[in-house]
Amino acid sequence: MDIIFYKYQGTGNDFIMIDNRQKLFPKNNANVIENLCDRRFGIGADGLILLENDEMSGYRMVYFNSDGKEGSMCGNGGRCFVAFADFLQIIQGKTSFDAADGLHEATINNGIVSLKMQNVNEIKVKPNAIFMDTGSPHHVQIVENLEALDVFKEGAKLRYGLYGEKGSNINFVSPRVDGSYDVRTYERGVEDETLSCGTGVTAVALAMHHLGKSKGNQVQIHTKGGDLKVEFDEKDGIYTDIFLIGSAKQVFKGEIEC
Ligand SMILES: N[C@@H](CCC[C@H](N)C(=O)O)C(=O)O
Repeated sequence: MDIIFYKYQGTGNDFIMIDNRQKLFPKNNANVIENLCDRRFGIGADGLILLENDEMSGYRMVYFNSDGKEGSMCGNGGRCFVAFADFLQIIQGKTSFDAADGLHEATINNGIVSLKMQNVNEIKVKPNAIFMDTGSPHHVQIVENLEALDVFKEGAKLRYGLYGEKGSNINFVSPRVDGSYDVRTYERGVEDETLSCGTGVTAVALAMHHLGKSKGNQVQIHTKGGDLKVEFDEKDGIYTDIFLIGSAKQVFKGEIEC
């Protein structure tokens, strides 16, 4: 049996995207997913996303990291999911869909997706870092020479050393003089640096605001794969109306022999 797949990227975070409304994809087989995500023996991607029907919300995003295991929320994947739904013409400019962390609203306009993230009620300030859950767990640490940092080595050390078996995604951030930030992320489940991480970028924006380093209600972030904007409201340390905004593109289409 052949299954049609599409490849999407959101600021360089890349995903195999499959319309699984007919439930034909073998999603319980982690080896299949891991092999499809392999960059030498498969299609190659940071993750695999299924678009499925959902009784309550209409559509559901089922997200797997490249290790083949179902992940928590993926912000860039969510933006690509909306672009895919737009391509399939099953949404008209705006939508809401279910994901691992609950319901998300989103709009798409000229390839730019604005994705509403879950509220963030708890931010833990540690001696050298901040930790929060933006749908996925994120450690945010300010560093001086971000460009020269060995993100793979330092990220893996913190991901396993500080956060135990379950782990966390690890973000390193450096401010620019114009008030924007450069971010590099070690992703749990990919177990490597990716070019961008949407829930990570969201965590960085909120962390910079929480620490008083960023004053306004929007933060510009530069990742290796492109730029993202995060907008939010904040009252008494609770962050609501959080939007992750940036481009999401279809890269190619193919067939998988299953
Ligand atoms: N690339 C994602 C992050 C996905 C979550 C993560 N890898 C995990 O399961 O911990 C994003 O754009 O948010």
